[in-house]
Amino acid sequence: MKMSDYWTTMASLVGMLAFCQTILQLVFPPELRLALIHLLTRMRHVFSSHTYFDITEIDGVNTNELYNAVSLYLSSSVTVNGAVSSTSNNTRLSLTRVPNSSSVTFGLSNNDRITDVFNGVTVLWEHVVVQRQVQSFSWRPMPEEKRGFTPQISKRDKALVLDSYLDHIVGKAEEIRRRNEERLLYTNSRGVSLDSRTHPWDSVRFKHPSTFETLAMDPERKKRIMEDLREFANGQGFYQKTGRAWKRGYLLYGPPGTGKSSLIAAMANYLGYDIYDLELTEVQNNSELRKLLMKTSSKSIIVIEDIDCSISLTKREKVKRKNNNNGCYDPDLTNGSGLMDEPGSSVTLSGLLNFTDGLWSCCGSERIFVFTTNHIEKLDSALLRSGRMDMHIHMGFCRFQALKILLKNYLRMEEGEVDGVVLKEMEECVEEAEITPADVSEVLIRNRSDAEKAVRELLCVLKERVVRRRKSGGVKKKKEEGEHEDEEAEEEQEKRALDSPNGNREFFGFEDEKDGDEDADK
Ligand SMILES: Nc1ncnc2c1ncn2[C@@H]1O[C@H](COP(=O)(O)OP(=O)(O)OP(=O)(O)O)[C@@H](O)[C@H]1O
Ligand SMILES: [Mg+2]
Repeated sequence: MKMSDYWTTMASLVGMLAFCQTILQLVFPPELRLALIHLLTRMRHVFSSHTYFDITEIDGVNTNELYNAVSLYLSSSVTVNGAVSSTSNNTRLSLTRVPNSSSVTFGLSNNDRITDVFNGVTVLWEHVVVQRQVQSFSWRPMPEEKRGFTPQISKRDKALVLDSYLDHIVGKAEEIRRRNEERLLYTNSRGVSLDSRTHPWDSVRFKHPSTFETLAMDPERKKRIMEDLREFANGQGFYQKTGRAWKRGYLLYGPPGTGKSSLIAAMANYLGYDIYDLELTEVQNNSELRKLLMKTSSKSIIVIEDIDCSISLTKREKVKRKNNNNGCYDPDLTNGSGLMDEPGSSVTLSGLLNFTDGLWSCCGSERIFVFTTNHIEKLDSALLRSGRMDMHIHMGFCRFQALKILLKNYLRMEEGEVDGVVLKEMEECVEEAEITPADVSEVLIRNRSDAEKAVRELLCVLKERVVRRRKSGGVKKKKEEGEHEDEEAEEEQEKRALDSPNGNREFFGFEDEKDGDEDADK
């Protein structure tokens, strides 16, 4: 007998056995049916060129985590319109939505099949559901049906399943679970007990609608931030190999209303991370800060907004200088990193950096720190020094690209739908108008029922601002000339500190060609 004939015969035999199995399910009483199905399944497996695994929903009396993971994983193979990544388009899908989940999950219906391809190997998954035999007694009520997944894989690829496919499934399922769960926003408040049993963070559901799509920002910069985040989230191996703590720091700076908080929300939504909004003024000292940070979970963004408003974190040099001038500078107040902690201050910069940067930074992994400020020039150079915050992102006034995104968001108007002349005028004056995306949004929201009017009004506002700025530019210039010399010297020094080559930040791609004050990425 030829080899091909042998396999054809085997395939027909396996097919026949499968057919008998189906008939049995319809005709015989449950107990007998189960025994026969069991026997036929065994025979089928012996003759088949495939190997089968049973992943049952309940393992003894415990829930089998692997079953849930497979269920979630397979649901990701199914697209929203019901098409399946496999060949079978008539696969029936079950739809579920679990508590605390923000999305619907697709799954395989009873006794349906789906194929999945992993590293070039095809795996056929069957969701097997049979009636459970009646049990006389059980400590735990069992479901009436016995459910399980049976992956079918070619015998020669068996090692693949055992080596890496199952790990891949568990990892993916974990990711899907996190994405489906609603984000949480944590915040700290004063006087909460920090003993080991209680949780010092209060949480609420986080449902901020901001996404990278809705964020008005230059698309290239947006893309680079998204890539950076993705690389970070997938970078466990890299961080391990290079001996770095798995964390990343972003400093967002720019005037109010330019989208710093919106960017943080977009980051959280993009990665599926929770947010810890750390209110530093509520933290009494460094040890309390340490305890709070130790109680944050991984896959989270720890945010300190308006970091310049916390007096002890800004401009140590000024204090140092003043102390020196008064002849009462105390060298003991400097810490190992060369920073000086203000006497009597509660949380100090060194305390904070110890956690973001020092030994404590490796407690917990996959964490992103985001600091925001409206006044980068007020920040202590220790915070800006290279190696501290990995990426400096300038959120500036609205530019033409960002303006177009806002028009699309608020008025549903694509570029081609706006009057060409008006759009050109907008392009010419938007930068000089120095308007924040928040102000643009305001005008558009006000007129959102009438898109034409909204665009016209926005153009008027832009033009008015340009005229006002030109006028006030002259007055301001005169006023500035009369300002005290000391202040100018101080500003100059601050600028030098930020730009010094051995210095405080390195520019990477994000620097703006026009005014040189865009983002810096380390
Ligand atoms: N870049 C942007 N893209 C989209 N919307 C924006 C952007 N910037 C501001 N907005 C709109 O303006 C509002 C205020 O923005 P947001 O709170 O993010 O600014 P901010 O920079 O954090 O301000 P602040 O410095 O006062 O905290 C947001 O609710 C959003 O609707
Ligand atoms: Mg903000």
